[in-house]
Amino acid sequence: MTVRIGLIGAGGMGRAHLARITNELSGGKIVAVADINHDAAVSAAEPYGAKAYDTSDELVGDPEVDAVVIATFGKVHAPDVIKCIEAGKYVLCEKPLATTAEDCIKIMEAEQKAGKKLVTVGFMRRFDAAYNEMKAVLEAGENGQALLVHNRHRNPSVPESYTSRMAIDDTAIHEIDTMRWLLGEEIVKVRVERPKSTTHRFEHLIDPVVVVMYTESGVRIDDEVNVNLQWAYSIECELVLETAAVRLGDQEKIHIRDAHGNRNAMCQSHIDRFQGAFNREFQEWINAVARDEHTGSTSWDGYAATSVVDAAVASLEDETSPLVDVTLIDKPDFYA
Ligand SMILES: NC(=O)C1=CN([C@@H]2O[C@H](COP(=O)(O)OP(=O)(O)OC[C@H]3O[C@@H](n4cnc5c(N)ncnc54)[C@H](O)[C@@H]3O)[C@@H](O)[C@H]2O)C=CC1
Ligand SMILES: O=C1[C@@H](O)[C@H](O)[C@@H](O)[C@H](O)[C@H]1O
Repeated sequence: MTVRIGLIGAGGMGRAHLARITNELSGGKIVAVADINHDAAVSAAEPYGAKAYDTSDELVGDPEVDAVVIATFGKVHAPDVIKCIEAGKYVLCEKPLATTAEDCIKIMEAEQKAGKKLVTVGFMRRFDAAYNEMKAVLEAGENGQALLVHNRHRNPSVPESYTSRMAIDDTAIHEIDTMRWLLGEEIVKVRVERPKSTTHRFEHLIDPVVVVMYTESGVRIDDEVNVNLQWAYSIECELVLETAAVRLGDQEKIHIRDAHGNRNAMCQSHIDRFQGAFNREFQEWINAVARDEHTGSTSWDGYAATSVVDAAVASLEDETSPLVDVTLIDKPDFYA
């Protein structure tokens, strides 16, 4: 079966997903694109011979759309995710699932009412080869328990529209989800520290920040979010076990040794660094939809991550950087 896919949100990420589904993956076909910007919908749809819509209502209601990808701004995800659930269509929603815990709860309620898991959140690092190897070392248990995790999430630059809150809900949310997935437990406390700021930021921005988190069992996680680095898109992670330290390999790039040194090229964007992970994420999703099955992260994962974001933002907004408790509702059996 070919899965007929509709995309809502034809910006940078949405267009990258259209290209991967058409050129790199199998089993999916782009049949419709919707964007509030009419020209964006038309120009994105045209190369694929897909229909262009001005509204998500038209796209979700189209009987020729089997499943939906949402790549609009985070704060408008929730109503469209709920529309897809009510139409009984699988939906892969880019991170964050929603920008408030309340909206995530509404999504979980709609999904439980539908009686079927239909929502996958675009936490693509769960499909990154190196993170999976790291998780396998932890789960093999030969080096004892996890004690600490050190993360660095560095971007070359961000636009003026990027706010200090986005350092948490747009950027650190990747580590928040990846750490929950890697360690298999919830994050219960979080603090955001503000070191000296870089001169390369826009004046309104707090950058870098360091997010410090603790899990239920007491693993301490730190995450340097540093988004005006100038020189690379660089993701680092070191998992400290009792008798080993496991690090992600550097950048998935070749290594060159010559008169200038011993080095590898640096990635410049999320698409560059995580191309393999995005492809695996989307291929698994298309395959699962064809079998009428859910795959990947759930609405609960989206909710839990957004709840950590809420606590982190409360800490960020208080100059004393307090350690804030993460408040979660009881996990519904539906997501067990
Ligand atoms: N997984 C990852 O590493 C990344 C994920 N993202 C996520 O992808 C999503 C999109 O980000 P970008 O493509 O960078 O944004 P963008 O600004 O390039 O594109 C967003 C598009 O959505 C459209 N749009 C906004 N509201 C809409 C609505 N209600 N209905 C229909 N269209 C609407 C806009 O007109 C625009 O064309 C965000 O959730 C972002 O967090 C973005 C970059 C990397
Ligand atoms: O998701 C992403 C962006 O939205 C975000 O703005 C960047 O900071 C992240 O590195 C990227 O992976």
